[in-house]
Amino acid sequence: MKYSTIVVAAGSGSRTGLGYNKMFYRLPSGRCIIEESVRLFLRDDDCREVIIVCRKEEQADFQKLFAAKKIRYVSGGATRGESVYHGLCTVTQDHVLVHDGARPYLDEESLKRLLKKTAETGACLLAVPVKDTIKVVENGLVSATPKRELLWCAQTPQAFSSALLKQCYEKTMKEQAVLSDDAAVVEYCGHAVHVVMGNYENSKVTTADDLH
Ligand SMILES: Nc1ccn([C@@H]2O[C@H](COP(=O)(O)OP(=O)(O)OP(=O)(O)O)[C@@H](O)[C@H]2O)c(=O)n1
Ligand SMILES: C[C@](O)(CO)[C@H](O)COP(=O)(O)O
Repeated sequence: MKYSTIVVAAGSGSRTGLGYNKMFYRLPSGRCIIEESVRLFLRDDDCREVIIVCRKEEQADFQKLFAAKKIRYVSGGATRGESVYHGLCTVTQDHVLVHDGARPYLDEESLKRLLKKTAETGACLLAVPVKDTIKVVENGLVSATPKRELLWCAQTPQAFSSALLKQCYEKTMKEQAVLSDDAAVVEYCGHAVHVVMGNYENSKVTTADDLH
């Protein structure tokens, strides 16, 4: 299956406290977070294009990191969802993967499982089962303890038929629905989204703790 990948990198990384976009943070490998996050997509010939969605003023800094011809740059929006949509408006392939630039530790086996399921279903995401007991808390009081067996942590990449994801984004934007991932956009529109086992190491770099 040929596909496009959108890598969203237009945030500011404010919760890391770095004072600059965490995409440029250097990992022990000596490479920046964004370089690691796009690594598998650059290697996979079925990935026909990597669309890095970034802030206009940072585009030149991203360009300094990459020589690959299949990378294109698109300007980001005010929210993650807007940034994804900007990328979606430019995809050339029938299937699209959306990946957080802030997830540098995606592994090849998870990606292979995701691609297989995408070809079969047209809508799926990587996720891992929750390990802790989760409490719903309202005004400092526990209002529910959901069955842990039903709870999974959503990761990226999340993969879809490109036309389906674009159409769902257009509906949710029109209805001003606030949704935190791409799967939720498709779920909101009443479509089935399949879950593929991810890897606990594919976590998102969000706060200063995650940098270590
Ligand atoms: N307007 C935005 C906001 C976020 N993102 C991207 O979405 C991913 C997940 O977002 P998050 O981890 O929250 O990153 P930031 O928004 O950069 O972090 P913070 O909220 O701490 O500022 C990141 O790769 C980020 O660059 C984006 O492309 N456009
Ligand atoms: C898409 C995501 O990474 C799935 O876990 C997550 O929802 C992004 O959330 P953020 O608040 O934009 O970091």
